[in-house]
Amino acid sequence: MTTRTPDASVHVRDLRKHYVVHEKEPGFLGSLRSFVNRKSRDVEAVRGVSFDLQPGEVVGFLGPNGAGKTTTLKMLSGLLHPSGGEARVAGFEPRRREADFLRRITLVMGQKQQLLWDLPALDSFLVNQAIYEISDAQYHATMREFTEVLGLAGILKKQVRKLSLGERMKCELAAALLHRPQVLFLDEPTIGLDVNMQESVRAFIRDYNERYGATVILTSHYMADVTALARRILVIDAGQLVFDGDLAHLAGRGSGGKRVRLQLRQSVSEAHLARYGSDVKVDGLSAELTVPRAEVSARAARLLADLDVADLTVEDPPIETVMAELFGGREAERV
Ligand SMILES: Nc1ncnc2c1ncn2[C@@H]1O[C@H](COP(=O)(O)OP(=O)(O)OP(=O)(O)O)[C@@H](O)[C@H]1O
Repeated sequence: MTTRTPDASVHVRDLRKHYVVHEKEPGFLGSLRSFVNRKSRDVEAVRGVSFDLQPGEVVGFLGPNGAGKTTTLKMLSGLLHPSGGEARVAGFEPRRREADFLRRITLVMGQKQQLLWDLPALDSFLVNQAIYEISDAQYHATMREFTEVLGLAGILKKQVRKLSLGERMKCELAAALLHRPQVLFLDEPTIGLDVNMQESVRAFIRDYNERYGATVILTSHYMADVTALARRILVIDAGQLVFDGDLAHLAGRGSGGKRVRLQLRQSVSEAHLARYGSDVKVDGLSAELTVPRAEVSARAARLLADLDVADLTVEDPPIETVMAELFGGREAERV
């Protein structure tokens, strides 16, 4: 049963963050020079971002390297003070880091760990139980649920440093969600995990969202995470929001056309199919090619007339391709 929370909303208005970066020339002389003549420059990491999330929404937060995703999530969880603008998360101002706010949110960073390295994960869970003042009844109920959904049995009593990356990440997630937060900031929660582990982390996030009606902002460079979990996508580039809308709409934004898949009755060479479109791939009697968006019907009609086609389907290009187009190819595989 889903427990809807009264306010798991997120409101962001014109949020900004600039960092002052001190520059130092290399070497000993460089250190001395920068000691007497310190040079610095401003990095505008987030430049006026605004959006609203309804309670229970799961949103994919995408953008190339250095776009400002982590900086935004850190501001929303109160780890960084904004240079300008406003944020309200679950009814609180994040920068104040009030105890009631911290009880309602969590920030999971796939690259960082909160579990105590030399102790079993169970010990870290007990520390979190004390920090968040979780009652014994809720602790045991949540542990039962997480153990089942994440398959934690058998790994909770092992020293964290002896766990595999995937096992550790499952424990990290369990520790971060033990207090049943209502707003989840998940920054690359599946990074480095194999496909099966990614799938079980995804299933866990989906289950948690459905069970508790939690709001989730997710960054990932595995598009499968985003397409499996989020319907709404925010795209940030160079600190500014460049897209806020439906995943399906984003998929349709690519200028590169649609992907036509063919099931043939007679084999055809790639060279021959190249007359009908670009980026042709042939594998036995299966083939696919990209055709210009405006000419899909005409090209499909020609393919059906000219070739012995058993089946023809038209799809939007993979989201990775759209991202590569949106960002001009730079860091496309990371988004
Ligand atoms: N502590 C810091 N001091 C100075 N500059 C920083 C700091 N943290 C981030 N930046 C800069 O701010 C910009 C945004 O960085 P941020 O980490 O938010 O991007 P990101 O979208 O999360 O990137 P990635 O996908 O690589 O994690 C980058 O130019 C980065 O170099």
